[in-house]
Amino acid sequence: MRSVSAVAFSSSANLGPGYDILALAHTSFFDRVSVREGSRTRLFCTGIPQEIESNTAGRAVTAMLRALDVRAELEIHIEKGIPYGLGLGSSGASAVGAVTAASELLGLSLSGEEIVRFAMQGEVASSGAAHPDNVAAATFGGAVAVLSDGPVVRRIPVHSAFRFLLIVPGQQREGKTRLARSLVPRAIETGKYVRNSRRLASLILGLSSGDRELLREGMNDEIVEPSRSPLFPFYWRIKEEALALNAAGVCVSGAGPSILVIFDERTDVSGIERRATSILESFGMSTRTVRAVSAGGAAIEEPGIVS
Ligand SMILES: Nc1ncnc2c1ncn2[C@@H]1O[C@H](COP(=O)(O)OP(=O)(O)O)[C@@H](O)[C@H]1O
Ligand SMILES: N[C@@H](CCOP(=O)(O)O)C(=O)O
Repeated sequence: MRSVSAVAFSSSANLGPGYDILALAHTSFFDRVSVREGSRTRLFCTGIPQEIESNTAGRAVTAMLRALDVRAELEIHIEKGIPYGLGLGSSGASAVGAVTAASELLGLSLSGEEIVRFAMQGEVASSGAAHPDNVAAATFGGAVAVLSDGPVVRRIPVHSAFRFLLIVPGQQREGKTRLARSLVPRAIETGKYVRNSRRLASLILGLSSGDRELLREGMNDEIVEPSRSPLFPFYWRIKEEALALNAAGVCVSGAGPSILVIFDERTDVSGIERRATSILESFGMSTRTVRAVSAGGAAIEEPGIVS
């Protein structure tokens, strides 16, 4: 029986002011999802929900089958390489891997934007909202902007000077993205809107041109990150110290608690790793730090034959 596997990488959404718009796929971690036809649709995975509708991969694939009126029963095997509940786009990556593999298995030839359209439905299982940013990055690779609900997705070139450091605290909280989204203000002052929009422009220009001053200014957000501060009280201190050690930019990774640091050759990366570890220790948390580069989009692995 034919089995198709796809890999999809971790990602950091928002990048500061780009809530539900921007995300960046990185090589820190990846999921592998294998799909084959079976007698009924079911999931094989550990640590995450196995019910189809409660799992982002199951939900995304059933949304795809329903929308395209495809009658197929699929067995979906998820190998979780991306730790979940940490702001690393883990829920989105499984959904993208599953839709990518199912599309290949069934010969559907979905475009990247179609994969995003179905994979984002999976996010309802993890956070209650079909936010498109992580799944867009995991599908297309690199940095992306989601430009409309269609969805319309475009890649943002990332200058070769930049690398990424993920600071991952040992703090997993069930349902954290759902909770974090409930803290986002429903209305904002015009002044904040203008300042955040300017930063968004700075960020995109800085990321693509290699202008670290634009990037540094652009990775600040005075709307979403502050509203979520109680969930990651260590963030502001780590950000301040990382910038003092010449990080090119620092932001919360997705809905946190992980932190994304963008660095270049002027940055004292080892110093940042040491300081972050010691700050998190003072909050009673262990830390993992991972250095990464921009990742490619979801990809099919060589098709395998399984009995
Ligand atoms: N395929 C999946 N991969 C990861 N988490 C999943 C998956 N399906 C459902 N979940 C649930 O989603 C939640 C993690 O998603 P979320 O809080 O958005 O964090 P993140 O996507 O940053 O890892 C957990 O409650 C987890 O059980
Ligand atoms: N834009 C979303 C991104 C959530 O990312 P995750 O990796 O934390 O699931 C948000 O900020 O809610």
